[in-house]
Amino acid sequence: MEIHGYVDHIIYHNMENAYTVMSVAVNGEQEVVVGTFPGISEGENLTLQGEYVMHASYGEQFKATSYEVRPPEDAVAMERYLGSGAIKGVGPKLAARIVKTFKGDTFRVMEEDPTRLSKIKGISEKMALDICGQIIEKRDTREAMVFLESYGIHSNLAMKVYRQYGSQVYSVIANNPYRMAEDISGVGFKIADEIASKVGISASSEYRIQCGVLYILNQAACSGHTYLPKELLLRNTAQMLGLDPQDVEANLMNMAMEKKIVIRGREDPQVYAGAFYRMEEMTAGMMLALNHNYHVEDDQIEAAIARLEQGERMELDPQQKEAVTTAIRHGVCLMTGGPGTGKTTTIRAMLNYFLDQGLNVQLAAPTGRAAKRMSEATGCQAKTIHRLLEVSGGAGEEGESLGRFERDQFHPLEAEVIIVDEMSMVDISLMHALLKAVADQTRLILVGDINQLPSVGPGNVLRDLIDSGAFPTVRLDRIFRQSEASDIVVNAHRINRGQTVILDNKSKDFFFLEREDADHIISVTLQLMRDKLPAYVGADMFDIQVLTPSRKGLLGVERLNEILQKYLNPEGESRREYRCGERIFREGDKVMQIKNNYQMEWEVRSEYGLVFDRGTGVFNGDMGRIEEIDHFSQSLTVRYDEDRLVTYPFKQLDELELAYAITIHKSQGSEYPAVIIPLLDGPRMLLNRNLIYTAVTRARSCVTLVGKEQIFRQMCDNNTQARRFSGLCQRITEQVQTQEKMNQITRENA
Ligand SMILES: Nc1ncnc2c1ncn2[C@@H]1O[C@H](COP(=O)(O)OP(=O)(O)OP(=O)(O)O)[C@@H](O)[C@H]1O
Repeated sequence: MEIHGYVDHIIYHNMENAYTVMSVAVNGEQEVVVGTFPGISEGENLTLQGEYVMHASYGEQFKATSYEVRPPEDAVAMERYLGSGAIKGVGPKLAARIVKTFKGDTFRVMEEDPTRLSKIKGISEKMALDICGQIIEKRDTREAMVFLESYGIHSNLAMKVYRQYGSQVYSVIANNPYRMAEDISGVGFKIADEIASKVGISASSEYRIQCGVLYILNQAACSGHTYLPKELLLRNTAQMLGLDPQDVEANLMNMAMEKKIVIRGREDPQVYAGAFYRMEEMTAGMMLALNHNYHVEDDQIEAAIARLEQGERMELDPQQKEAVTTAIRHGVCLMTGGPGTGKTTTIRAMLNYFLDQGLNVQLAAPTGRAAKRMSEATGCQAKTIHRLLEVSGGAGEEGESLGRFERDQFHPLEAEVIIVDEMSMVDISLMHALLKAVADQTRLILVGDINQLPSVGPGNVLRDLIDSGAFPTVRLDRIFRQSEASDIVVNAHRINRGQTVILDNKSKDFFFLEREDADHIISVTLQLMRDKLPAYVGADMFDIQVLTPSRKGLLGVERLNEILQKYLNPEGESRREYRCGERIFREGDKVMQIKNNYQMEWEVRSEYGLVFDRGTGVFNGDMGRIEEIDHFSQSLTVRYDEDRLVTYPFKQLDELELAYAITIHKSQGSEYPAVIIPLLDGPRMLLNRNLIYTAVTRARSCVTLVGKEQIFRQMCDNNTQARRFSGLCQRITEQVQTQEKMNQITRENA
């Protein structure tokens, strides 16, 4: 059916997909209309096709399937549209004067006759031209938006596309929509390809193939690879495009010539997206350049270690001494070890040595939580790597999705020693950015556990650095914390070594509760969170963390969070809430920021509400609780660690997620007083030793596994780690060999 009316007010508008809920005046009655309305403004005059439906919570509403916008016809609608803020410089009063003067002819005059418009009191000629320009621009934009919408490109993205190409948008879509995938973040191969097929571009067009190759490389990067073996790349691309691998291969040379990709090696060629290759090359070069030797006498080191041991009131183990010595004598020192093997103690010893020497030492870790732990353990301030590099927002170079850093080769860090913990989480982009800011002669000490999951981002930096054999490396493998009878540590090492973990529940900190199905697992989880664990570990219910292998499924993050929210932070009169599409955010909810946002402002207030610290930057993985939801200002405030308050406009809530449960991947680098790990079924590739090891080692005081023992056993036995295609180790080896050849030539010529 068809109805006519004008938009009285917009109740909800999703900027990403243009889904809108609005109140429309139809024959003097207010009707709730829902549907997809890109760039809609209040006061607009609509003809809507669709049907009335009954919504369980909101009652009757008109669900629009299509619509047409016409200039507002009646005076009220015109006034409302012009005064809604849609036209800059025109407020409600001016809108009323304009409509009163031109009546039904208002829009024609505004588009075609700025001179007449300027006759109105309060409108200069310049302003009249500006208003006229805006009306035309709005019309053109809307036409472009409707055009893009017809190809499935929605509101925000459509705006980006239109801003990039302006009136060229029609020819880009018609001739090479794949250009958009290169020019505009947010348009990927899939969108471009769908459009291309609608406009009838040939399936074997070179644009399509090249875009497909970059897409597959990009997908590979999302799975952690910096390159793909050529055969695999050809196979995957050909399969996706429905073409022959030879058709794809024919394009690779051109792409390499245009520097879009880099192909390395003859026998089993590696194909990189250009940016990742350059990052690996430079990382290898910069690491090797830092790898100096420093001459310090043995007795000097021994004396220093004796002093450190006195300070720590313990004797350092031979491996720990070796680590300290290595850090003193070399520009680069790598140290790896599992939980409780004395990494932090050794970091402290190194730190104290360098501080005693009067050197400027900086401590850093990849996440806020890891940095906080490092600060607590050392008594010295540790920063996130982003903060250390003084992230300033804006776009990074070479496709780095890191933001821009103030610290780089032109403005390096002033530190003489930099110690980075939790290195397993650092990906190639961050490592590259860090190294650029490390001055020559600065010592770099990198610490981590190579048995943790590798970084979420591409690369396998810590492992590659160690595997290259080019840098002094110390492995700590004596477990100290065992003496404190921590089964978490003992079992983590057993898991790592492939030994059987005893699940007899005689432990004080490692429990297993057998449950066969998802609903029982969830009800036990709830009981543990609400009744048992908080008192047992002396923590707040909201600090107990559920760590689950996957996002989807019966025990995936999404379902778990929905259920845990319902029971742990239920609906209530005292708690305001905001519905955002399918999701509900409620005051008191535990939430997590899911992307790096360098511009987001935070502030810390005193108990009287005075702001005494402020800054910018909220990072992927930061966790907090919703403090306040304010419907009037359409925003929600989250209290993060260190009492940082961050206010999110409702339209920015795609950066937040409920965090009662998070994936094990997301938990890297964090520690919680107690963790609950639900284990049911899942794909074999995902359920491996690495994953369960990482989950177990996140707990400080208590681990509870809930689910099928068989799955736990399978995970411990499954040592097949998904292979990461990362070439850093090879790049280092190549550069070492080249250097050796050069040295040999120099020697021969001398
Ligand atoms: N040489 C040593 N002699 C005796 N105890 C030690 C020694 N080194 C470390 N410890 C003790 O072992 C425990 C674990 O050490 P530490 O916190 O340094 O390990 P870690 O590898 O950083 O552990 P995690 O990764 O779990 O934080 C601490 O209680 C620490 O005091």
